[in-house]
Amino acid sequence: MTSIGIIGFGAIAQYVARELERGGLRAAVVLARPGREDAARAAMQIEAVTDADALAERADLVIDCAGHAGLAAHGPTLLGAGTRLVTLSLGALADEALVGALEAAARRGGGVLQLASGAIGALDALAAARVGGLDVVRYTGTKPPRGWAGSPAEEALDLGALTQAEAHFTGTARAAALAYPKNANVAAAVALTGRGFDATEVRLIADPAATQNTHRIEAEGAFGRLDVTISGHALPDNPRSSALAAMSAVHAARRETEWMRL
Ligand SMILES: NC(=O)C1=CN([C@@H]2O[C@H](COP(=O)(O)OP(=O)(O)OC[C@H]3O[C@@H](n4cnc5c(N)ncnc54)[C@H](OP(=O)(O)O)[C@@H]3O)[C@@H](O)[C@H]2O)C=CC1
Ligand SMILES: O=C([O-])CC(=O)C(=O)O
Repeated sequence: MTSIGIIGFGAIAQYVARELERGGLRAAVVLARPGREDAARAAMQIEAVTDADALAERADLVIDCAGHAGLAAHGPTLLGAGTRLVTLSLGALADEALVGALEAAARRGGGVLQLASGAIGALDALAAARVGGLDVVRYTGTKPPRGWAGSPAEEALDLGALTQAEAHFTGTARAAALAYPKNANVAAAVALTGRGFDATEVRLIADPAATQNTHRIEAEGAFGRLDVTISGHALPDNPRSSALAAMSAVHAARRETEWMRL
């Protein structure tokens, strides 16, 4: 039986642990930052460790729910130990040095980095369209102002006083992913699937009338035109994160354990 570990114990990690259990799988161990073991144990009701070597000893499938810092800190050790690692921290891959370290560790140790689709969909169509050539890929992310708390949107806009939708970022997916580690992983997913970090156009919008997190991909190329929008509910425990992102991590983990995969 696959032994599962989780990095982080926040809103997504707790959802993932609950849903795995409902589906007959169980996370056995959580990796927390040093000093946070008791909080992690209390939140997840499982064994807590604070270093990736200990996690790799106990788990052969790990789900990273700890954001960019979690993947950067623990990804190379886990991949170097041969672990299958599912991550939601796709924006961290805008850092080429980190990609180099992850790739070297995976090739050395035999680990595999599985990118969860996160809060967006239609990546299969975008990946197929890439084969024929893509001319334009644009991603627009819109959230209520509270969904941008703790991000550079707070410097660009007075989030509490907005009366209409306002863009607080326009630029490449690389710049978005690096500046918004908690909010632009979808931009990174679109970039990695389609035209890459530097050719993917991104707009991030705070909308006081929005009640959901909306993710739109527009793409044009030899295949034709794609325009997909997902309006996702936020997780109750974190308005920044969409429930679909947590669901996608569960799906990716379950997929790793099944004999027939979609
Ligand atoms: N791909 C996608 O579509 C999406 C991706 N995400 C990514 O998922 C991340 C988690 O989201 P969410 O659960 O809502 O966030 P939370 O803030 O609720 O939880 C983050 C958790 O990660 C832990 N953590 C942070 N750094 C480390 C580290 N170095 N080692 C171990 N644990 C660490 C935190 O612990 P502590 O409390 O001790 O800091 C906390 O338990 C987001 O930051 C974002 O990057 C989110 C939404 C969508
Ligand atoms: O959960 C979401 O809506 C998207 C998100 O935060 C991200 O792209 O990092």
